[in-house]
Parts: sequence; C-alpha cells; structure tokens
Amino acid sequence: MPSLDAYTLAVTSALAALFMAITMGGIFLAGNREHAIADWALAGVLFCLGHMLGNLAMAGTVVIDLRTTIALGNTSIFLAYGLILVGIQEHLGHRRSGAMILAMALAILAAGLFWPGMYANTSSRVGLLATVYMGLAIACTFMLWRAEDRMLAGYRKAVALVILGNAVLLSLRAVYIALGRGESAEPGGVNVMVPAFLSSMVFYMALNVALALLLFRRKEAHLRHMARHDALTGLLNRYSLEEYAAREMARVDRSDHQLSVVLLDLDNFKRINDEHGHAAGDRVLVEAADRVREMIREGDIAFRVGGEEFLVLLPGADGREAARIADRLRRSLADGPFRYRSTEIRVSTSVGVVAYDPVHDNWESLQRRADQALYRAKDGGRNRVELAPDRASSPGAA
Ligand SMILES: Nc1nc2c(ncn2[C@@H]2O[C@H](COP(=O)(O)OP(=O)(O)OP(=O)(O)O)[C@@H](O)[C@H]2O)c(=O)[nH]1
Repeated sequence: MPSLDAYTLAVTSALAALFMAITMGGIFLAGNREHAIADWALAGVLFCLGHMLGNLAMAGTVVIDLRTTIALGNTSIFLAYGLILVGIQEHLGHRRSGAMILAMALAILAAGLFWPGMYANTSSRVGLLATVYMGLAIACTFMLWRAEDRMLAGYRKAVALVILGNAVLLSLRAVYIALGRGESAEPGGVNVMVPAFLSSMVFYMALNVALALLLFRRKEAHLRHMARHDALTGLLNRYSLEEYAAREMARVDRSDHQLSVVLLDLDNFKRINDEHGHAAGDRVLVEAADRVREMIREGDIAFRVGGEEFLVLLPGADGREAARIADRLRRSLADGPFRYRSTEIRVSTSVGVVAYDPVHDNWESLQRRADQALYRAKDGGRNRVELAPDRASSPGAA
C-alpha cells in the first residue's frame, strides 16, 4: 500500500469537516432554523480550522509562532467538540452548557500558551485533550442514549456511537503517544498522525451523515405528526378519525366487544369569540381539549373534528356507560370556568352519544346518528347529553 502522508491527510480531514459545515449550513439555510444545526455547522468550520492550523504547525509554516498555532488549533478543535455537545443539548431540549464550554476553551487556550505541560510536552497535551474530548463524548452519548422520544432512538444512537467511537480512537492515540512512540509527521515508518487524521476524516463524514439522517427523520416524523394532529389542541384530527374508527369497528366485528362514540360541541362558541376575542376562543379550545384528555381512560381516543367540536371513541363502552362518561365530560367542561388572562369564561357543551351496532351500522351511519343525537341536545336547550336510540328501534335513521 502506498504510504499516506500526514500533511495531505490533515488537509483532507479539514475538507471533510468543511463538508460537514456546508451540509449543516445548507440544512439551516433551507429553512430548518434551529440553533442546534447552526451549532453543528460552526463545529464543522472549527474542526476545519483546527486541522488547517495543525497542518501548518506540522509543516513548520506557523501563523504567529509554533506555540500559538498549536494552542489556537487545539482550542478550535475543543470548541468544535463543545458545539457538538451544545447542539445535542439544544436538539433534545436540554439546558445548553455554552458558557461552560467557552470558559473551558479559554482555559485550554491559556494553558496552550502559558503552561509548559501543555505547549512543551506532546504526550501530556495529547493525553489531557483526549481526556477532555472523552468527557464531552460521554456526555453526548449519555444524553442521546437516554432521550425520551423512542421513535428516533436508532438514529440518535447512531450519532452517539460515531461520537464515542471517535473519542475511543483519540484516547488510543493518547495512550500510544504516552508510551513514548512520538507523533512525527515524517513519511515512512509507523506514524501515529496518519491513522489519527484518517480516523478524524471518517469521523466527520460519519457524523455528518448520522446528523443529517437524524434531522431528516425528525422532520419527516414532525410532518407525519402534523398531518394527523390538530395544531391548536394537539388532539388527533378529523383525518385520523376514519382510520381509528375503522380499526375499532373491525375489532368489534371480530368479537363481542362494544364501541361507542361521543360527539361534543361547545355551545354558543361564536359568542365567546365575539365577546372576548379569537385568542380567548383559542385558549378555551385548548383547555377544553386538555380537560377531555384528562377525563378519558387509557384506550379511549379523543379527536378535534371541527372548530368547536370534539369526538371521543370509547372502545368497550355500551351506550348507557358512554352516556355516563359523556355527562362527566359535559360537567367537567361546564363546572370550572376557563381562564384567559384575567377573564373567566363559562362554557357549556351539548353532547350526542351513539353505540355502534355491528349488524346495522357503518361509519357513515354511526356519524350521522351521533350528529342527530347532538342536534337533539342542542334543540333540547343545550348543555345536555342525548343518547341515540338503538339502531334496531330506529330504522329510519339509516
Ligand atoms: N377561536 C376559535 N374559534 C373557532 C375556531 N374554529 C371555529 N371557531 C368558531 O366557532 C364558532 C362556531 O359557531 P357556530 O357554528 O355558529 O356555533 P355556536 O356559536 O357554537 O352555536 P351552537 O353550536 O349552535 O351552540 C364560529 O364563530 C367559528 O369562527 C378556532 O379554531 N378558534
């Protein structure tokens, strides 16, 4: 195999880091204006700068003097690792440790300029920095591994493994140098700089791909969530309803389970908007959704199906039990006033309830019967629950 020289590899790993900066910067400019992505783009720039300074130092073409060049290069690389960590914190919604990273960067710069243990002793410098990078990598890995959102866990773990793998390689290099093998950049012989730069290059490329995949998968999951949920209340939306209803009805068709539907409509909602403003109306809708969510059991499924209209699927409940649950929901919405700033707003709700009849009903007839029960509740004076008559006793309802 032709020998690879450390100078060229320093430049190629700098270019790989630059490619990461361009990819992350591109994703940021394309509209994902998250701090995390900007942090990772800047990390790419700093990795690139660090390697270029390292290359100049190795070649003896120093910017100011050798000590300053090495100190600036190491500070750049440290800041880049720090920004990877801060970006991960931002991405996961944790508190950012930006101030601590900056303070540590200044300490590393000062040590590189003024502490002989850092500028005059390669083995202790490399060992110290490897320890610091290992600490940051473990912090990144820990956060990514423990994140709550299970859906993207595989992608986050891939990022974590790339970061941890690189830290392990950096530590091996530190051990190798501590054993007195040196890190001469001269071609020929065993040269630790060659595998070091090669692994850095692979690290930037792998990190770039892993982060980009994580970001795209998260965007995709977000869009999928948006398509199925109501943006204001966070409940499932009307488009999801049919899918859930079909699933629950099929379950009833296969067994002797029950299924009921509760349709709630806030009364005179237009008046709330007119009297208190649209923002107050929105607040009432959000809180009403929260109250519905809190009142229902696990397994019950709530939807916002219209402006001020909610629907709850109650698997396992027959009509009478569903009417009882519906009345509890009605009372929970009517009892405590809703608050918008300092204003108290009282709302009542009309509710239509229907039990699914697997012999006579399909989804359309079930919805129609729920609507009819709701209209009866409205016509009967509002703030009440109406249970649709059994399908067998009301053939005209089809
Ligand atoms: N603030 C707010 N208002 C909404 C939203 N969606 C629908 N609305 C309003 O809800 C009101 C519904 O009015 P109507 O359909 O006349 O019904 P209502 O005033 O509740 O009267 P009844 O249903 O007959 O008791 C309209 O004024 C809509 O503008 C929303 O997302 N936010």
